[in-house]
Amino acid sequence: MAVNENLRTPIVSVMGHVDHGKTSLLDRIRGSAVADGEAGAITQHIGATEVPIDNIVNKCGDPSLKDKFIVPGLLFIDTPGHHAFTSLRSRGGALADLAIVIVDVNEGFMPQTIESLHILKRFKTPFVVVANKIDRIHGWEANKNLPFLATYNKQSERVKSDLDNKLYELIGELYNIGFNSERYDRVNDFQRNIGVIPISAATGEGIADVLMILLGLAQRFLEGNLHYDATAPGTGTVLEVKEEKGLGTTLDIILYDGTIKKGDTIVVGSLGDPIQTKIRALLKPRPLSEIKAEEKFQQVSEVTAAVGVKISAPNLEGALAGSPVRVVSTDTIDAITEEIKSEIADVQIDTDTIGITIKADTIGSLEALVNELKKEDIPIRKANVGDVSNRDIVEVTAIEDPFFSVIVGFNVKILPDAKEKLQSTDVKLFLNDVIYRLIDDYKDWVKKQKELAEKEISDTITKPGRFQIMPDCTFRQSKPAVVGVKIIAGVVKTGVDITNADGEVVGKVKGLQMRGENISEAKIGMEVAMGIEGPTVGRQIKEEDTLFVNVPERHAKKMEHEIYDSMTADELEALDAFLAIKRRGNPFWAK
Ligand SMILES: Nc1nc2c(ncn2[C@@H]2O[C@H](COP(=O)(O)OP(=O)(O)OP(=O)(O)O)[C@@H](O)[C@H]2O)c(=O)[nH]1
Repeated sequence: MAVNENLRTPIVSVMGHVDHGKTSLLDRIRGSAVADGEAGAITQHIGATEVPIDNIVNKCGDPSLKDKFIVPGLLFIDTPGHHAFTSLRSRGGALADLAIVIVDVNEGFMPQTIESLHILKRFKTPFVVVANKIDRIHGWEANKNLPFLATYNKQSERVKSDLDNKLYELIGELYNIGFNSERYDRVNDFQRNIGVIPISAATGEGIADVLMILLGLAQRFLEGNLHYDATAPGTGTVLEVKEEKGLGTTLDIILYDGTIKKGDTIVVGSLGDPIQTKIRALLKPRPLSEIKAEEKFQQVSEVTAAVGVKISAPNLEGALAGSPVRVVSTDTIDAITEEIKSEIADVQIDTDTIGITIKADTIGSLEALVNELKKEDIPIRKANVGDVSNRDIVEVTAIEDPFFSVIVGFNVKILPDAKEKLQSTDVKLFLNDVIYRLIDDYKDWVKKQKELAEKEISDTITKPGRFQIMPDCTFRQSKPAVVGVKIIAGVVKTGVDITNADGEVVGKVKGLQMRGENISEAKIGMEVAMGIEGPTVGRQIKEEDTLFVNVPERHAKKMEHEIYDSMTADELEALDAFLAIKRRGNPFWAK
């Protein structure tokens, strides 16, 4: 076997928590490749680094390996810190063919990394977990650039078991997220088990293993996805929309199929109609050896997938990160423009008539956010890509329902004028770069607002109460009647009307006293003296009678429909008993 000319380079993304070592790993992959000298030198792309197969084979020190591999190398997307990698899309699903999830072996998975794992699962992207910073394990003897097992076998038993324990913790965490995993050298079937590769980006230990396992995954699981047609019109995904000095707005794209040439007409998605424009220049980084040159970039006349390249063209303002970019001809321009339009609209239009407003940095991340919100049954009125703008605030201000006068932004910032505007409105803004934190924050806020609203209602309505006149406790017969009562459920306040067990109003509570002190309300369990305006004891009311607070129908409805969840068990019991009495005569009372 040898490299198959019909297969393109697999695209690999690296994801992980801040400071767990993404940059160091990529530097190590790049740096050691450079140090390997001429054979298969790495190529720097825009937003990506290509490591050719020769280079990887050299690193592993076994030239015979070369015949085993049929992919031309690996293309690492290397703009770390760009959280959206996980959600970048291509026609077939995820843009990245493979992923490395890096985790600090001493710290374990962080929320954002767990979110990345969920997205990888959804897209069925093959990946490895790289357990970084093994050199930090107490007593670790570093062996620069050795493969993992070679360096592991040189460690003391205590260090080995320390590492094994840490790996088991990671494996346990992965299990909880729904992945079976094992240390990579113990995995027999990479389709069923995720390989965990211990490495040190600082010392280079285990790096060769990472490259080999990725190649293995590519060979085994991706062959079908990697077939491409070099003569086809180029198709890619926008990584970033960037202002460049002297060039204006440019697109950094990953081209994953076909060829793209200077002068080609392309279509790219935007918030409005897709942009149709003509490529003024295709740009790649200058090689390191020409670092003294004035310009950062050099022009190329064409590139073929898979490649990272910068496109300079007119009218690119408003292009969307994450959007498709496609080369078109006069025959295909209309159809492809429509396709791109509907691809973007799919994400944006699938919204409800009422709901919250959401923003995200790319189409893919917007889609991920929409998915998670739908799972929680949170309605979305409007979803689009970009920072929170003044216009967003103005639109949301017009929404009357305070629970939906809300903007939730994932991986975006608020523009300065919008920030100013926000201060003078009741619009609630949530920003975060972890989706589930955003959702939790929104849910917590809604809960708190509901509690406040319920409290407001409950302070203004007549709550239910059931009480009994105690025997031998008539202090005054009438005008007002004064009797000793025990509150059985709920609450009785001064001023409320009271009814008998037939629902007939028998009087009004004039005053309440406990141990000689006036009180304004009596709750369950309390025994108090009650002055009742209206009845005479022995006629309308008698000792041992059960009486009720006369809850107005409107209040009863509010309790049943709006604040039921916030009422106590005994209040509910009193309400139910009162409703039962009222509904004896009228089944629709307070319905
Ligand atoms: N001891 C040790 N330190 C490491 C290793 N890998 C990374 N570091 C250190 O950890 C810190 C963070 O590493 P980075 O590579 O910048 O982490 P990152 O994930 O790219 O961080 P962001 O770019 O901020 O997301 C740096 O100080 C590195 O020197 C390792 O294997 N061993």
